[in-house]
Amino acid sequence: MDRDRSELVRALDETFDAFNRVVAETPRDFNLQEIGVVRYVGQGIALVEGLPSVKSEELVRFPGDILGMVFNIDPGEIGVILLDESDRLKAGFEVHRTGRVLDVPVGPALLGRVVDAAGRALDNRGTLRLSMRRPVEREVPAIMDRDPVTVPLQTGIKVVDALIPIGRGQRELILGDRQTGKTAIAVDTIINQKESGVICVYCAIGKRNSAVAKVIADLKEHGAMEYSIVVVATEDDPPGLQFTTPYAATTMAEYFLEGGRDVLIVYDDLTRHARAYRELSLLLRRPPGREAFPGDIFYIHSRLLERSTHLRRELGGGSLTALPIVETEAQNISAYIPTNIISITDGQIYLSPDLFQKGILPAVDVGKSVSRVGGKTQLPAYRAVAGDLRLSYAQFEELEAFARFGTRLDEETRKRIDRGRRVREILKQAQYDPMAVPEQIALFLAVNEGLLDETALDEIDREERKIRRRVRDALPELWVEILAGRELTHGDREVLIRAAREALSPASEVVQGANY
Ligand SMILES: Nc1ncnc2c1ncn2[C@@H]1O[C@H](COP(=O)(O)OP(=O)(O)OP(=O)(O)O)[C@@H](O)[C@H]1O
Repeated sequence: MDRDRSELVRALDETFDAFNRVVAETPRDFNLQEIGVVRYVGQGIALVEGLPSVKSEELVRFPGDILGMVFNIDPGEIGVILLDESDRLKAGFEVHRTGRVLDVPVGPALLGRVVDAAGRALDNRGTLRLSMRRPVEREVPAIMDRDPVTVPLQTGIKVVDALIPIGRGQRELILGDRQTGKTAIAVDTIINQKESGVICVYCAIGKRNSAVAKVIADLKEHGAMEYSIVVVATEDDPPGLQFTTPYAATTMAEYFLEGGRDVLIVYDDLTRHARAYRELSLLLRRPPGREAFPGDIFYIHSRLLERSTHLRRELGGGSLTALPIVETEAQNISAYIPTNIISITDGQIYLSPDLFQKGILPAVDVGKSVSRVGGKTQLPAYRAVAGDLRLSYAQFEELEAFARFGTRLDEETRKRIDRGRRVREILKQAQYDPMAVPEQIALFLAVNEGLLDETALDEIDREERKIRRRVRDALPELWVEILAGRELTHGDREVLIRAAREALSPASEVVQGANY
């Protein structure tokens, strides 16, 4: 009896050992060998059956190396968004799990390159050889890891730097109707970073091929490509790729942020991003909400923009500044997507089609634009000059509107309107002509001192160039000190005003004419 029992125990032990051996030798991710079947293929999506252990946001592979990302997990059916063209995909095809989430290559080799959301080169300069990969969706830095925004990000655009200043680590929305100069503001800001050491990422989402090609050509022409990465999903790309592109671009930017660098990222534009997400959600039958957008549309943008920050010094002190772009329809800034993004960002630059038509370029509507954190970051010398410009400019706009009714104006009011018109003229700026801070300071000082009061409005541009040239050539030391953040002394102001006055005097024209 005892013998029978011990044999039974030994047999059981052996069976148990054998079982353990099988478990130990089986690959851990044996579930990855699950094979699913495509049931339906739609515009940019596929419905799949038979991957019981698949996880949300996991990458799945279809025949022909087509990749998809798991989006919906319903009992008996999985909704997948496709990251490649779906023409070759048919119902009945097999689907395999990959066990990983979407990731992108990161590293300095991306600088100067044009890539897509999967890190594939689009610029005929050969494949990218990057060994490091990071997931596209990442957690945002914790509150305790962030420092206040203290350093300015100079755009080189007078109206922005003076009235709506942006700080490094801030999120400033650029919004306006179509063709109002939104991309131009972003591209000029990138061009202005040539000497600032800020790395730039331009992320095109759902734009026309020709528009993206123009941005790339502009960046190349102005020597900005060397410190920039262009990440592209055009309107011809599947909506899944358009949706993932801004997250991928942010991951590429974060590599430099974590290395302690200052980075600028432009999302051009988030309206098209929202539309791509709506398309995917409707196709996958997620319940539609306001304007047919799914309920989590706010979350997809907030989790993107929350990744912009100024990291605390112990973490390298880098910063990621975001300039998301949003297109409005018929100047309606209270539509669903614009209001959502306005509430996530730290301010907005609103571009008005009316100003654009009047030729006031950049067409920034100062009254509807705001920067909630950038004001504190302005360089001291700049703040001393541009400090009350915003208020006086707003007062001028009101007075001017009032004067249009043919009201008789007293001398004081007439002067203020005349001065305001000159300030507006000074704030106009051509594209691709970013201006250094000392030049901007000298111009604002000149107009505040009334040096341009006698100049006809259509000659201000010419006079402005003279002042800029003078400051650049004659005051190299003060130039460097202003950029280093020194406050303007009374003496410095006098020096700048004298330089402007000399530049404008007829005598200087003869000298300058001889020199240039
Ligand atoms: N400061 C400027 N001076 C002169 N022209 C400008 C200026 N800013 C923009 N433009 C011109 O205005 C046009 C529209 O500019 P841009 O493409 O930047 O607008 P957008 O709002 O981004 O357009 P879209 O709606 O197509 O995205 C372009 O032809 C551009 O060259």
